[in-house]
Amino acid sequence: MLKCHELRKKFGDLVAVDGVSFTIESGETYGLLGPNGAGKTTTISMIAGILERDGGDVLISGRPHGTTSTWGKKQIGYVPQDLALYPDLSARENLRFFARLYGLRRAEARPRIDEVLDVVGLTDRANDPVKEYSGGMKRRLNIGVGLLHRPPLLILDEPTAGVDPQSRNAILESVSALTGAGVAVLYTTHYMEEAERLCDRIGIIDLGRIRAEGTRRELVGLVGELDRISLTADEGAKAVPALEALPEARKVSHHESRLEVMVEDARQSLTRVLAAATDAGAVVHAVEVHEPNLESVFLHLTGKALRD
Ligand SMILES: Nc1ncnc2c1ncn2[C@@H]1O[C@H](COP(=O)(O)OP(=O)(O)OP(=O)(O)O)[C@@H](O)[C@H]1O
Repeated sequence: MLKCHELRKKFGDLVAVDGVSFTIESGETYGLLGPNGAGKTTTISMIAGILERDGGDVLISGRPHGTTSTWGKKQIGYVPQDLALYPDLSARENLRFFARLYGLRRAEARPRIDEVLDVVGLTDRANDPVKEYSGGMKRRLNIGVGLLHRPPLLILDEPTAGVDPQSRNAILESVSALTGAGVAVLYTTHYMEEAERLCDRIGIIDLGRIRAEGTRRELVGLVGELDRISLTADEGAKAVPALEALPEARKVSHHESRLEVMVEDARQSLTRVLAAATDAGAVVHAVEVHEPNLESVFLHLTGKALRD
């Protein structure tokens, strides 16, 4: 659906984007995860065709796209961090305005506006003036504007930065529903948990370059960290040999009532680990799974924390 290759952008002497390449398929959510100033907004502005690039290519469904490509812009719903909404108008009236701007016919716009309000969860408040909205609700309306023309590619620039938890959840759910319906989503964030929850693949970006890319599991695999299954159990010592015999167990430790098994994929191994422990005579009271997160990957790759 989207392919970008070796994107580059300089501002004066500052290299903001230094050869960024990735692809996104229909129905896939790709997350660009990186700290402030990493080059996320610059990258997506070039993809959206609102910023001239110094180098590289953007292909949408195989067709080249740039700042002058009107066809390409129709394929994209770009939701910047701030979009000018009319505070005295309601959500519905704002959407009507943008629908006209996008050239939607009145008969086409009316049902589409209802659909969009539903997707972003604002149907109940559709007729209230936007000045009475929370920051999160305004952000959801921004996303609604980006969806009006049914773009197959949606680009969201930190849509949850600074929004309340309820709106944040609503935004994440809308994105999941959209990808379920086949929309390709490019999502930038510096919230690691969000990238982990939402994105099929993640590109870790720092200083204008993608440092690593993959699924959460692939990224975590890069730094060689393992998942840990912790069992609280009586008679745990009895289970140690059985657990050590499991092919997936990389390391087993036992201390007082705590049994710990290091594995590559805790979700896959959990039932076998539990069965092996109980069959060997351990009485398990509690189970905890710890999966290493992207924060550790980021730290490993860049030597710094995602949020300073
Ligand atoms: N118009 C501009 N003129 C000069 N420098 C710019 C301009 N836009 C961005 N930059 C610089 O380019 C670098 C990348 O910025 P960019 O906004 O793409 O980062 P980001 O990852 O989106 O950060 P944030 O999370 O803060 O939005 C930063 O050093 C920024 O200061």
